[in-house]
Amino acid sequence: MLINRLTLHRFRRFDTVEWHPAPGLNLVSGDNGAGKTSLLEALHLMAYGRSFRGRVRDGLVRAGAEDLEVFVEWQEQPQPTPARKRRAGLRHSGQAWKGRLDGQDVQQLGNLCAALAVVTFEPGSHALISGSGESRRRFMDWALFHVEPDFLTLWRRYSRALKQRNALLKQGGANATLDAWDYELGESGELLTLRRRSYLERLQDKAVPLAADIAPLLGLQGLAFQPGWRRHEVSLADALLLARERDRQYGYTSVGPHRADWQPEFSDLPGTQALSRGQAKLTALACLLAQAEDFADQRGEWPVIALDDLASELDRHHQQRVLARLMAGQAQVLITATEPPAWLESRQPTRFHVEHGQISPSA
Ligand SMILES: Nc1ncnc2c1ncn2[C@@H]1O[C@H](COP(=O)(O)OP(=O)(O)OP(=O)(O)O)[C@@H](O)[C@H]1O
Repeated sequence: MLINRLTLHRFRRFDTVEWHPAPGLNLVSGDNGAGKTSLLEALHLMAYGRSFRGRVRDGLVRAGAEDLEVFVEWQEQPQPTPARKRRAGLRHSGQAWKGRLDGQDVQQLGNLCAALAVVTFEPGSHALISGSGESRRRFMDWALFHVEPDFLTLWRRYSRALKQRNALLKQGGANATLDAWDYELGESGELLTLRRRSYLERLQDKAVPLAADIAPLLGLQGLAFQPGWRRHEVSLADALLLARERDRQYGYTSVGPHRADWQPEFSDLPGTQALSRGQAKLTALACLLAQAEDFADQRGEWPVIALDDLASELDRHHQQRVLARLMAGQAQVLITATEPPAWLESRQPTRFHVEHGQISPSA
């Protein structure tokens, strides 16, 4: 995917700003607080329906303004089919999000997010490894939403059944009614789990050599999938039945794919709790880049790769290895930096500078 235009209105410090990134490597420089991260944040918002820096009420809308708008135009280039132009718009006016895709209103923001694929690495990305399981589940599901067209339907089926079962547990519903939802949860949950497991196996085959390339001393050995119940012992339907009385007491479903997780494994470390912050970041980056490479294999085109403040996140050696890896692919890469490192010049990036609420090409 190739972003041709990003326009923001009343987003963070920007009143109106328009950016036309180039294919290949783009480098955005500017002083602290100039708005570099905000550009990547807006793109991430369009691609994920959420910011990586909090909610709307945390200041996405420009101070004094009523709403914000983000527009993106990009080109899909799936090989071997011809390229296709796409455009999306997102507006938040106080209460709710409104989205448009290719000139039509979208009913669910999920449809917008499924159209534009961006892989973002930013200062909070270590949470993928050291944070809660929710971000790791989202990570798996992001890939499946994008590469398997029927995954969204399956995911919605499971979520709906889970909601119904939780409501029944809270209301003290009859066993016969719970049986029906357990059946639905069991069936959709097993299917969901098969997809996640095979995705993680595929990802592991990419992430392990990729980590050895960009961070040889990390010793990443594998990605271990945890399905959310003792799958090697019982089916999901049986696990739900076994947990039913306890679930009634707590008022929620304690087993199933909504509790799934995965963990990276290392040759010389007992687990993720032993990782330094820098190592957690490198592991997250290896997983994210492996995800981008898998997307490229499956879809025949690369997602956009956005790296916020890479220079302050990684030491020079790791930055250089990451860049070498990225340049070997075909992705459009967007990097921000306060002081672009001198060695980056050899990669001949297209340069932009952010200042006074505007972005302009720079020499
Ligand atoms: N709701 C808002 N209204 C007005 N200005 C805002 C709002 N939210 C954030 N800002 C300002 O917008 C800018 C956002 O900066 P951003 O984090 O994108 O900058 P940056 O160039 O990445 O900075 P750094 O190099 O320090 O990370 C800051 O100057 C901040 O004070």
